[in-house]
Amino acid sequence: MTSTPNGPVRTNSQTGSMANAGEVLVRTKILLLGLRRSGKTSIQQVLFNNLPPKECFYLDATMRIVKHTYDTVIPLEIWDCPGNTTVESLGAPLSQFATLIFVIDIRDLYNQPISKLVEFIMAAYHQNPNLNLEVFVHKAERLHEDDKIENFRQINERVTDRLLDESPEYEQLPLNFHLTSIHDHSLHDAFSQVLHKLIDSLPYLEDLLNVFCTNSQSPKAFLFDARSRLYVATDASPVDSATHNLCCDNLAMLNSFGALYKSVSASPARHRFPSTATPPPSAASTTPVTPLSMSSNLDSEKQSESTDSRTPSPLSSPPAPPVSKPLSAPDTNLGQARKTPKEKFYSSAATSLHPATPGTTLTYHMITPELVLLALLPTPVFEGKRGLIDYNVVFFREGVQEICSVEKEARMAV
Ligand SMILES: Nc1nc2c(ncn2[C@@H]2O[C@H](COP(=O)(O)OP(=O)(O)OP(=O)(O)O)[C@@H](O)[C@H]2O)c(=O)[nH]1
Repeated sequence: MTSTPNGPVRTNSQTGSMANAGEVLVRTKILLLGLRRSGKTSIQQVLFNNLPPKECFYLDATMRIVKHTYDTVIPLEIWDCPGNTTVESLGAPLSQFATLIFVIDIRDLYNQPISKLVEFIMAAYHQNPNLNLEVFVHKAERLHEDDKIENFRQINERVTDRLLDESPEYEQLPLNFHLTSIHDHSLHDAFSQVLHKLIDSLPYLEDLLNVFCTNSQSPKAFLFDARSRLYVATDASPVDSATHNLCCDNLAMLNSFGALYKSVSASPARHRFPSTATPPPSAASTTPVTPLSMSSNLDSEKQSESTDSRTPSPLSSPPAPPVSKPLSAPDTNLGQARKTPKEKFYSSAATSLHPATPGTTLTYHMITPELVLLALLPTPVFEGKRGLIDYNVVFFREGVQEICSVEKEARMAV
């Protein structure tokens, strides 16, 4: 798929499903393949249906192709295929797909799965050279570290050798291997990387995160899809797995217990301000984002009305949140989108990670109903410059919302 200043252009790898009456939402398709019991359905269910990993044990065998839809920054359609699916029995040309994920059980005998994978890679080479080819070497947690690395290396080597045996032209195909397991964070990390290749607006989201980090003194920030806990973008600093895992766990905790931490200000009576009045000066200060507190909740009716004339155009240049004014005079009324009575309220939370001075705080801000911003902040910055942080979140939110609406618009066909 290519991008234009007006957003993504549809290609073969996307097909439509009915959205509103007369409208078709164009979805990006992902093909999930692998032998029987390799773990395909478990991957789909754990990521997109919140199934606890332990319950995957009871999943039925997949007898026919099941198409799952999922909406995040881009709308996805994931095809969970039975173990005996072949290029011929797939029932759709590979040109329809953006990504092929092939799942191999790390403890299986490799001959059969590798033959099948090679068969699909060769077909993809002819039908859709742009197809992203991803191999999940799955159930990795079952092996000790050394065996895990050795088996991973062997699979990688054998696939490459088999492809070279078929024809040297297959050497140039970019194959990506990931070690995954539903029982740790490796699956989320791997699938996030798969997702990044499908998001055309990724550079704009990354720019917004870079600007947020610079202006908020944040060493690391992620834009997560809240439900699946896949990160759709992060800033330019490298991702270290400890920080990623911490953010994933924090998000899981907030997803599970968030509703328990509603503050007083979440009561419906305090959701709206009189139509002509500005928010009362105390409005923001009544919703302190204290460790493990949730401030405000979601007013879904107002969701679509949250952008205003100040909305920057993120597709041309990312917004640059002003720094000097909030730094010198934090204005807490700017935070949490309390600008006009039309706007909705957004959840936010913060967790102190290690209380020793200077300490680090992990903040959570809802950006759209699907997306949340998780950012690490030095605790003195979080405590001393709340106005600045809130102000920067507002600009970040507006940028992301505009990108999402452009994506959505581009994918709607009448
Ligand atoms: N240890 C371990 N077991 C897993 C993992 N992922 C899946 N499993 C188990 O593997 C078994 C098969 O999982 P499924 O998701 O049904 O596999 P599938 O590929 O969809 O199988 P078919 O529907 O028959 O094609 C289940 O018992 C899962 O609990 C993993 O990461 N680690």
